[in-house]
Amino acid sequence: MISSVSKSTLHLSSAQRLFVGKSFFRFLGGPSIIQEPIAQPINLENEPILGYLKGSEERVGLENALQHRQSAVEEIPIVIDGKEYWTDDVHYQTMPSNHQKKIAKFCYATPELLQKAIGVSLKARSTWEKVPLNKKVDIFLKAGDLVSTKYRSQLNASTMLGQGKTVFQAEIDAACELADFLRFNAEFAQRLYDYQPVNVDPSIKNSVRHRGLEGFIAAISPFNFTAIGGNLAYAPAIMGNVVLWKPSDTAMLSNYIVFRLMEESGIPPGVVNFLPAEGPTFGRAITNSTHLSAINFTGSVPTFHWLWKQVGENVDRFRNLPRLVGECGGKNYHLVHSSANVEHVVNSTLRGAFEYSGQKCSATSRLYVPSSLWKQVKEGLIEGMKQMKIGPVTDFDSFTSSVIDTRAYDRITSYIKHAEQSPDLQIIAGGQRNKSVGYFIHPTLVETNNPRDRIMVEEIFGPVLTAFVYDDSALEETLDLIDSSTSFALTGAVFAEDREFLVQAAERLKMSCGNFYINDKSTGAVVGQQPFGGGRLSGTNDKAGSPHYLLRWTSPQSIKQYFNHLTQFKYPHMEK
Ligand SMILES: NC(=O)c1ccc[n+]([C@@H]2O[C@H](COP(=O)([O-])OP(=O)(O)OC[C@H]3O[C@@H](n4cnc5c(N)ncnc54)[C@H](O)[C@@H]3O)[C@@H](O)[C@H]2O)c1
Ligand SMILES: N[C@@H](CCC=O)C(=O)O
Repeated sequence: MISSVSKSTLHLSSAQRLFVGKSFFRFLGGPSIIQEPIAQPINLENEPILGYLKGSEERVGLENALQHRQSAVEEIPIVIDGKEYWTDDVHYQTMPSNHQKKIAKFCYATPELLQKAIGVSLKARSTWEKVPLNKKVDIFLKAGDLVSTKYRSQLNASTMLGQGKTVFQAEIDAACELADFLRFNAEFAQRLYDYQPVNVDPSIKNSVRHRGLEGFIAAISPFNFTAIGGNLAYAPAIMGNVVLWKPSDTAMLSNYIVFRLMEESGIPPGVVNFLPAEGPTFGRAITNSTHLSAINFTGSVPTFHWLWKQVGENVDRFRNLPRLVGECGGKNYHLVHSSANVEHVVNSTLRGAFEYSGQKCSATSRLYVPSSLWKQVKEGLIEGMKQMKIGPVTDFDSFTSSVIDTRAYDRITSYIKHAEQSPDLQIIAGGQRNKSVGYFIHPTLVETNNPRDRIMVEEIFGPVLTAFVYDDSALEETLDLIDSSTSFALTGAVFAEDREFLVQAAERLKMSCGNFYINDKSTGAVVGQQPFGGGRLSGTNDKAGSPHYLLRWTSPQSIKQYFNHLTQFKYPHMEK
């Protein structure tokens, strides 16, 4: 204490010293009124990826869960304030690899139920906001452990069957990334308090506390990552917010398991409400409410633009200006330099473009190869694609499976048809598709001589990779092309052994993506290691998986506590 007084005295300005010297203050001192949270040490490690080798404990557990989930249709209610509701607007989640097979039954919330959820969440807010951070941290750490133990097989099985992920893809998402989000967010929330404002004088105690936003947050999640659903709904909750969570119809079962698991971990009723709903009905309900404090969205650009416009139209009615956080699509690239290791390029590109059938926002979709390497790269890709098994997710040898639904199937095949018909495009491998049983589209490699064809510009969100072969001497133009030919800026990768080129590319491609990879594929960001998000049309780049993300869910309050009494109002230079 003494040392802090003398230290701060050293920093007094001359005016402040004058005040102190002439005793205009009567020093009172005293403890701080605002209690700072008590941080607990968290041993932060990413959840290990399990191997699922034949006969392993995790494989047996997962096989049982897969069997169980295929033999029953889970009935999923709307949950508001811990109470279950059903409506007549009934829907089913089916398996993308066998679309006649139902795995879950759910119903859409009506506008009245959505109103009820808003009212309930606002009531829950007043108590949840007061729960000390260390209690919230306990809940999140318990949840992380439930994900990695008791519910691991259930989460993986529901993500595999419902969202069409192979075992490895389900494991890195529904088990590892979800557990990581929960545990890392607990630590990040504590670390926000590491920053406290300076105290220049013992008569003043300055501090900042993190309050939840006033009102409710709407979390709207996509189908393709179970972990993203969990993060969109629960990252705001750890900061003291209440949430209306609208899951995607095609990720219903896995998202419901997340919701129930969070309840079991100790999230009180009403803090997060589980609201399957028709998109625009939900969108209108939240944007018509005075109490909307933020939208936490991940999904396509058109949906985010629609929500943004709705907020704009209603801007006069909000009590607080809603924060709009949206992570959207990508048109991600691999740029290969003539010095690159070809085998590494080929294997990285096969994974980046075709794992999970290209249904990652980060999927490699544009490939730029110098003419000197094209023959080798092309042959490597074709050979790899021949070896890829495309089948049901229950076959552990499948490299990838079907795409999510008929809408996705039609959109993706429209690009393949375009490639079949355009004189500028040539299908080098793949292109086969069939939706009679499941929505199967084979990984497809296209070559183009027009780097600005729409296949190189628009998000396809499917297993279609287009390559443009550039002249080795046209490196400068190629760098410009990559940066300027699409409106997206999510992820991108450069492959080279030439360090000088890498330095040049890192500078020239600085704004072309939010996640930049050097000699690694464009997919596979890990929580806490590569905070995720992009710019331009790809989103608001709030970097999920980092402490920055949590700043979007707090309304910080600055507090100045003054320990003295003024004994007069005049300034020192005034004589009387
Ligand atoms: N940048 C990222 O971090 C990231 C991560 C995952 C997915 N994505 C993107 O998500 C997209 C794929 O996901 P999707 O097909 O589920 O996206 P989508 O936009 O179709 O749907 C996203 C969510 O919005 C809901 N929705 C649709 N219309 C709505 C409306 N009018 N009002 C409110 N909600 C509405 C949907 O029901 C769903 O829950 C791709 O574009 C992909 O790139 C981005
Ligand atoms: N974070 C994931 C992508 C999420 C979008 O779908 C990755 O980096 O591959």
